[in-house]
Amino acid sequence: MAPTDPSELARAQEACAREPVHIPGAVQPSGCLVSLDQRLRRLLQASANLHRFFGVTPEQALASDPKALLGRHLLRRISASLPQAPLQPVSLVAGMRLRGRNRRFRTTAYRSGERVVLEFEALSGPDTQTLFPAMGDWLSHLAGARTAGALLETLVAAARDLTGHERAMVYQFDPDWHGCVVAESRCEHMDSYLSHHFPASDIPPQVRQLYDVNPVRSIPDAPAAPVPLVPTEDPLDQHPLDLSAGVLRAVSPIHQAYLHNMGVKSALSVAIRDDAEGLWGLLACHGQEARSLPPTLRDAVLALVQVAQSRLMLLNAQRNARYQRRVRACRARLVLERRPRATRLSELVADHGADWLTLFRACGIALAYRGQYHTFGTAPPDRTLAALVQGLVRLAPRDASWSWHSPDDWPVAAELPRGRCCGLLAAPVLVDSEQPAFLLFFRAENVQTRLWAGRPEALWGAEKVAAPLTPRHSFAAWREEVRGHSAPWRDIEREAVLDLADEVAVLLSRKEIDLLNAQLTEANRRLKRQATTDSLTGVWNRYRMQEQIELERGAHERYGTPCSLLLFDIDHFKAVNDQYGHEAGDQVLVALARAVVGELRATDFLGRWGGEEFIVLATNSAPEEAWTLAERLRQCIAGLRFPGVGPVTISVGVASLSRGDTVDRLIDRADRAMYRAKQRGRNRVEQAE
Ligand SMILES: Nc1nc2c(ncn2[C@@H]2O[C@H](COP(=O)(O)OP(=O)(O)OP(=O)(O)O)[C@@H](O)[C@H]2O)c(=O)[nH]1
Repeated sequence: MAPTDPSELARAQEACAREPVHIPGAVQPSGCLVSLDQRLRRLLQASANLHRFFGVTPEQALASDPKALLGRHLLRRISASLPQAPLQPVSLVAGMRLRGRNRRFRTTAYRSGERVVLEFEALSGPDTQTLFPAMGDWLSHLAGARTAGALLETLVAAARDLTGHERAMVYQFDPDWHGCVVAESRCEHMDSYLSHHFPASDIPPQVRQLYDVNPVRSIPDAPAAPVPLVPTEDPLDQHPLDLSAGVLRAVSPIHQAYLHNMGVKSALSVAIRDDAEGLWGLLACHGQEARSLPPTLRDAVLALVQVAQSRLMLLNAQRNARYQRRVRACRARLVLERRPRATRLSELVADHGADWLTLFRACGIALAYRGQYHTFGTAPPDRTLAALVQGLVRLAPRDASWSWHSPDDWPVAAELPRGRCCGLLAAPVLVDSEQPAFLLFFRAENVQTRLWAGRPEALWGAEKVAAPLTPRHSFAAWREEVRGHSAPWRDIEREAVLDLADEVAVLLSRKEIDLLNAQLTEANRRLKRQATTDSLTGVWNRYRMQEQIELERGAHERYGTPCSLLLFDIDHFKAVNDQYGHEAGDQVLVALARAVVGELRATDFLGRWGGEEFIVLATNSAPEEAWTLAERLRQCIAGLRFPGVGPVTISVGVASLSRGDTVDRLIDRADRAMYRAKQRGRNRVEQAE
């Protein structure tokens, strides 16, 4: 029975993840191994197959001086070139004379704990005269690949060509460490794994970590029995020997069974790395027969992968640069096309929504600002958006974007309409710390049919969990419908949304500032009007009138422009107030001012000088013209009937500017003329002397 109980399955997976693959206590038979103390003075362990390579048994070797087995010269070279850091291998070619024959070995040396480990592989293999030209061709093909797809196709073809394996494939890891086969080259008679997914448990974490230490894993003969170390444990400290950095590490039983179930007898895997992200994927070559893989060939495949991975990163960087250009263009359009004063958020989202949807491969947008939700495309209803924003305020960082590609990952998303808005990318719009705003992008559900290379739940085949290290048997394709996920958000999209949100924040701030400015301008206008206008009659106040008289005096001084001033006062106004009340008196003042304004030219100005006293500033008016105007005004007022009060008269004093005049002197002359008019019976005009 396969373990269908999730907890059993988890236990089994955990046990597999703990398998100590780095300390197998054995090597593959394709080479031999010895371990020495740090000073290379004593041999401590040797692989049981030592005799096949060096013509001495492990027991004989361990009982003798290392110099006798390895030679003084090699030991000196190892001592000189070995890095101090642990698990950093160095490769040397060692020539030795054994049983009267010259033998050449690839020696891989590294420090492992307190020990120095030396691994030996016989140097034979491809004629470099054929290998190098083939390599040259493949390298130039790789360097010329224009797309990631073409590059990986070339890599698998090159790997198969050089190694002779029946299948070469590249798997790319997804964020959950499941591997998806993205490129494959195979013999016709082999089933294709292209687009198949291999569950993450096929390459457990401790195996993935080994690729950080050593990017190449070569298994020339998977079914071959491992060769134990003699003695099994270190004789001095009883520690198992960590073989992570070497090339001969024995294949773990679970991996042997796995390869067997897959019909693979020889394998070569090379890590494909991303500078920023670490392990990106693997190149995996599989052979149906055991196949010796000479070190030179292994090096050649590693070189191909290294060139391919650099090219892959370059192509990715170019793709990212193209995306960033699109983001910049989008931001520029936002800035250029938006006249800040006309910015309404609903318009903003409507105008740019289509652009943004394409940029983020999204189905909907919402701009959440001050409790309002401006949406475009397929976005959730306001109620859901409000809950979402509340959750974001509590949980999301204020200086980074926030995303998920499945609502199951986040409880706040529980209300999201599945299917339609499955993925969310949210960025804070930093305008107002009191009222958080967000720019939200939604992605629709991406229903995928995944082809698994074997059903992932049945990882452990037909075995009981009591034997959890047994690998799965099934590599037959199994279809899984993956629901409840959107396409994942790329890192560059997560960054781009922050840039866009910044631009929106600038626009919103500008809008806020414009609003404040408009309010400020209006307030200023009101203040200015209050500062220059008489609040009762609406005509100029004394301050404004004084200012204007001063201006006219200046013009008169400079150009000799004539200017006259009419100062008038309502006759017996006290009696009006007393008889009809102050309120009625006010209405007389208002009506009188309106009547006077109606009689004036556009170049004449009326101002209230104080109480029931007014001034008319008659610009461009010589004394006679001013007199005429004054008389007309007097008659006009005298002819009026003020509601509830009846007729009212005014007494007017007229004075004209003369050279060297001051404002005070001019007004004083007008005042005295008006006083004379009062004295001479009121309701009359007097000209100043
Ligand atoms: N209703 C009202 N009355 C005002 C206002 N400003 C001044 N007055 C009144 O105007 C009157 C002016 O009175 P007086 O200076 O004695 O002069 P008068 O009664 O007009 O007499 P003559 O100027 O000599 O013709 C006072 O009763 C003031 O209270 C105002 O804004 N509204």
